[in-house]
Amino acid sequence: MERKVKVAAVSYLNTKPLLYGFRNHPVMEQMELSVDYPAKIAQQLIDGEVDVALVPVAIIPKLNEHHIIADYGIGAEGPVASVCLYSDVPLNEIKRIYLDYQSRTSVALLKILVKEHWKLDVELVPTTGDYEDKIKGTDAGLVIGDRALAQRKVSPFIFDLAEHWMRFTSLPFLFAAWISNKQLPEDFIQQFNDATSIGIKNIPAVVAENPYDLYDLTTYYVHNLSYPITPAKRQGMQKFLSYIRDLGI
Ligand SMILES: C=C(O[C@@H]1C=C(C(=O)O)C=C[C@H]1O)C(=O)O
Repeated sequence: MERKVKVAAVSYLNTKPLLYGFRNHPVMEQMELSVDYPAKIAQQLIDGEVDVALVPVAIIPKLNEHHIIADYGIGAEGPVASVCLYSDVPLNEIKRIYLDYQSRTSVALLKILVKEHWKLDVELVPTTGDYEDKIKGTDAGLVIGDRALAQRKVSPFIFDLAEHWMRFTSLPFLFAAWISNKQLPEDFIQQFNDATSIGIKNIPAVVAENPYDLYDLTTYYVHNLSYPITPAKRQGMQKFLSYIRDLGI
């Protein structure tokens, strides 16, 4: 490509390992990088404002063309810790659930679990800005990312969506992947994949440069999140996308 490839990434702690290797990497000469929350960068990729983004996989059906260009994304093979339903009361006492405006995948995942797995009769309420202070009594909230790690200190009941997806389907889950909305040159893709893999192989270095008090980041990066896009995660993603289709989400 003549111009630089526009790349957008998630601005949360979960993405630090995927971005670590871009600093000083030769691929940076061919691209420019911006960060924002997942729903925002999803819209940028749909609107063609960027060429590649670490987007929620739930928006794949909204893209005319999509290519997963890297072997790493944001996934989990058990509890993910940062995508949870937070509540003051047990699951069957919840009356209303506030949905995170920053999310696309987790909102769809919550809808699937509510309907097919937990079989709850609840009101689902979209949000547009801060809503965490509304999580009280029988009003629960889905929260993702760094705000979800903080909410772990607040809410007595925490239902981890990746853990419940695994109980429901016996498959791991893929939240987000590096997806392009057009064909990109093979040499760019190879260099990009190399850059995004470096932090995954150097987690102690990533942790060292991101001091954080509310949750142990080594646990988060090593035991909660799972970055390689394995065949089982692709299978989980296909199952997830088929629920989205069948339920009309
Ligand atoms: C594990 C997470 O995965 C994410 C959840 C996303 C979503 O719900 O759309 C998108 C990207 C990831 O940031 C998280 O945000 O905590």
